[in-house]
Amino acid sequence: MAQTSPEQSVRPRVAIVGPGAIGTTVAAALHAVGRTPLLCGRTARDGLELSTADAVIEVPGPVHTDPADIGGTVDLVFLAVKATQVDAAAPWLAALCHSGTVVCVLQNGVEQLAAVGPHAPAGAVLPAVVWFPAETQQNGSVRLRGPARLTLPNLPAARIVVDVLDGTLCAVELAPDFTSVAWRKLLQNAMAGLMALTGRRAGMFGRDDIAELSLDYLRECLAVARAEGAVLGDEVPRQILEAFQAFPPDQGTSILADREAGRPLEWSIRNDVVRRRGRARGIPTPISDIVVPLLAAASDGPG
Ligand SMILES: NC(=O)C1=CN([C@@H]2O[C@H](COP(=O)(O)OP(=O)(O)OC[C@H]3O[C@@H](n4cnc5c(N)ncnc54)[C@H](OP(=O)(O)O)[C@@H]3O)[C@@H](O)[C@H]2O)C=CC1
Ligand SMILES: CC(C)(CO)C(=O)C(=O)O
Repeated sequence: MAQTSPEQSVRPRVAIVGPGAIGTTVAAALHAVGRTPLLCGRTARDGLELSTADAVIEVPGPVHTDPADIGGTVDLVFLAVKATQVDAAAPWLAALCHSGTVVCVLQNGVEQLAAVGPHAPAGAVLPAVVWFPAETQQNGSVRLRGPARLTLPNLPAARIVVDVLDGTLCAVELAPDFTSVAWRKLLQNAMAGLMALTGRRAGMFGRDDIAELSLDYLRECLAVARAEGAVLGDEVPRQILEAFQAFPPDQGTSILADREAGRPLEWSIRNDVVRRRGRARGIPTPISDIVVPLLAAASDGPG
């Protein structure tokens, strides 16, 4: 009879739901150390491919497309569909979760608990801040354009994520003040929305007029973030702008990739959230009041 090592017998079962740019990165990180996850997607594929600066990692499939086919629950789900795709992906969570499953949400925004919570076991949803840029290429391969890194709230549910990603190319940090970290990342994403409006990559932040607009927009977002409890200094807007100015000029952002592909945009969770929360707190958001309808119309039409 085959012997099972102690590590194998306790190894958590892991699934990736949404094997796109971010899902492929995490799947490849796991596969590279022998922890190949179950792949659950919308488009059937034989496998996934990630290119890093040092290596090409091929993750064997299949990418399952029917929740009825997976034959059992898992202990950890990485949910990496777009925020606009959560409801459509809910049948995966119903099929994959047992009462103790942790659902780690690899999405931008600050509203993951409200969006995913209704589809997951009570207390299971763990938001993550995803710091790395990953871009899907024409041939379906994903290009990782920076060090893979996640920040999670310092909660007991985060332990399984830390353990599963330990020793992989994807670093995990735990934040005692996750609210501040999540809002800081949201400020980046709000500003990156300007790229979807212009159809330009990071090089556009080298223009003086765009830099000035970006700083004004970031300061508006910062006021709302602080009202929501984020502890962020006055230096943050300039730091974010300078980080984008230091990116390779051809570096994109996931909302620009969606715009270029004619897909719905995550305008609600990345930009409108500032306007909504600002209104609720009586904070003026004049730049959001212009940016948001433009993004919404670019995303959803009509016309
Ligand atoms: N890309 C990046 O650099 C970064 C992205 N993020 C955030 O991460 C999240 C994921 O983004 P990203 O990886 O870029 O998105 P992608 O569009 O690349 O990936 C989404 C994946 O989900 C799949 N999918 C869609 N609907 C379903 C469904 N019903 N069931 C299962 N799978 C489904 C898509 O399939 P199909 O192939 O059929 O479209 C695709 O494989 C977003 O919130 C984004 O804002 C955060 C930081 C950086
Ligand atoms: C990579 C980064 C930080 C750029 O805004 C991002 O979050 C995204 O592309 O969605």
